[in-house]
Amino acid sequence: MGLLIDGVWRDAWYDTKSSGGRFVRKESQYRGGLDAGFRGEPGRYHLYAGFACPWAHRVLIMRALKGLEEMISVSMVNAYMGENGWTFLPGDDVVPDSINGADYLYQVYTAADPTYTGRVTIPILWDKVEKRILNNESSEIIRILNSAFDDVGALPGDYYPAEFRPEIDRINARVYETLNNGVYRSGFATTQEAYEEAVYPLFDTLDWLEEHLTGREWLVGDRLTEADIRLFPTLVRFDAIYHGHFKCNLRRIADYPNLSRLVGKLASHERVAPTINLRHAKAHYYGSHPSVNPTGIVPVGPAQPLPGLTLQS
Ligand SMILES: N[C@@H](CCC(=O)N[C@@H](CS)C(=O)NCC(=O)O)C(=O)O
Repeated sequence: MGLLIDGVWRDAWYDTKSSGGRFVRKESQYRGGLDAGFRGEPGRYHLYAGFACPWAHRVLIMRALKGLEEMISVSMVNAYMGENGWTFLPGDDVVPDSINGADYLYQVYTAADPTYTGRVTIPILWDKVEKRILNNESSEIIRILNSAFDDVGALPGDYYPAEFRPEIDRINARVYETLNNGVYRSGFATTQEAYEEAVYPLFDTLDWLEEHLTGREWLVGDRLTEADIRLFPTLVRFDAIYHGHFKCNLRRIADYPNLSRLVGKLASHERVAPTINLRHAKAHYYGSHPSVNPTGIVPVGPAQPLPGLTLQS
């Protein structure tokens, strides 16, 4: 794990010293493709993703729901993220980089900008024509996929419908801060205070969502929206990974009937199911964070998977 400085890779763990033990996520730097006039072109864009990453997962889900697999090609990183960061070295579930021929993800960033300074993250939406990164912020990539390919054959379905935007935005804001990012703020904290600052609000949000889902099928309106798509990757990893590895252990998702039901609905959705690979995700988290899990041992549980999942999911 590391970052690029003026285009040169440096192996370094997150700095939490300067923030009182708190993990502070950096802003993504490439933010194109959101302007109203932007139109997707089949075959022009390539997605760099991986099964472990919850941010990449939401993009894989949107790509699948919109039926964009043929229009947007994909590369999938190796589960192990070590001193070279994400790689395409041979391993389970790896799909090599057919576009830039990179062995290491940082080479994709330097192909776009030889002097790039910053974190080297997935997901990335790469523009094959201009040979640059269009966008590397998952919350924006899913918006692009939701509508920009509608005129060129994407499956119908608007997961960010105008009438529900205020409600979706409201739920997304809390879910992002306390849950999607909250699991990282809990797990990467290096002081007790920073950990507790993250973990209690995280469970307040799970309690709130459980209550919110009483008598409802989906988070917003009566249909699947972006709010569910952004919540799901965190929920589906929770009991197998965040509960143990990131010390989010007040309760499990299995203890929340409504949240479990939501996981089950999406996990058994025919387009979503192939985007889930918990075996791969467990290998990544437990194996790639030596300061959190120095032995790299991957725990075998949970014995009882969430609805819609199998132990091999
Ligand atoms: N804000 C970004 C975050 C992406 C992100 O942090 N991805 C992780 C994988 S789960 C990563 O690549 N981390 C490598 C690093 O931080 O160096 C997004 O939502 O797309």
